[in-house]
Amino acid sequence: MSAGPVVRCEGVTHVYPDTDGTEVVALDAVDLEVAPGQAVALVGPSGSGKSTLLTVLAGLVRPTAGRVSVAGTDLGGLTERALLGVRARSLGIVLQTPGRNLLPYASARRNVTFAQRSAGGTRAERGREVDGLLEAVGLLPWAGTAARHLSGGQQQRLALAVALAGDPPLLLADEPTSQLDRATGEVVLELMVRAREERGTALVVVTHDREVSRRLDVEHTIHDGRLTSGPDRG
Ligand SMILES: Nc1ncnc2c1ncn2[C@@H]1O[C@H](COP(=O)(O)OP(=O)(O)OP(=O)(O)O)[C@@H](O)[C@H]1O
Repeated sequence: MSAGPVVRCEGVTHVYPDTDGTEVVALDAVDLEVAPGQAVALVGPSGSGKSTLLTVLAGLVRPTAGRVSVAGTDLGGLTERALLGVRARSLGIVLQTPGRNLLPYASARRNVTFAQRSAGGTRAERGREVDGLLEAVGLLPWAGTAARHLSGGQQQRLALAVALAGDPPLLLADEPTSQLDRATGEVVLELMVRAREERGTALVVVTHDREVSRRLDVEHTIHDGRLTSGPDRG
């Protein structure tokens, strides 16, 4: 990984065409830098552009204008295949629709095993790491259950275990606690914060939850696609 920022956005603008011929400016000249290991909260009213920014960082949406680089790679101009490579190497992603990142017919354990990136350690050690992640998100009792048979909240937690199994330098999470009760939300938040402390994973977390935001280093607010930054608490 490069020694520079793990995320750099310069003048990122995204305009969605609307069905009636008008346009929606979802992101308006956004500049953002995230340092390795930094934990960033993205907050703002509904429809302000938070999810759009996250999907742009994930390389799932190509911005209309501006530059985005992730882990030192400029995403502009990359082929879909090259973007897949960046996602596989550098990103853990937990979207609002967690099912999108899961293999629906595979068990929870298989989903996490499949996402393990490092080939280090013995098979038994790797198995213990998978079970440790499943336990951390409270899913060990469901290890053998197919992902499609898990509830929305369970799928959200499995998506986090899958995202962290690859030991990515950057975790992107869209409302990761929204479908969870307070106690389970706390477990998920703890897991993200621990990944950051123990593995140096940078976090970019879209959240409405003040408790989540309070635990991260810096809060950026988006209003009508424009980003403003709060003080760094890190
Ligand atoms: N695929 C799309 N096509 C057209 N407009 C879109 C699309 N996705 C989002 N938008 C519009 O772009 C703007 C930003 O949406 P976005 O989902 O990024 O906001 P958000 O801050 O994540 O909202 P929420 O908190 O409700 O999830 C909104 O006006 C939304 O209606």
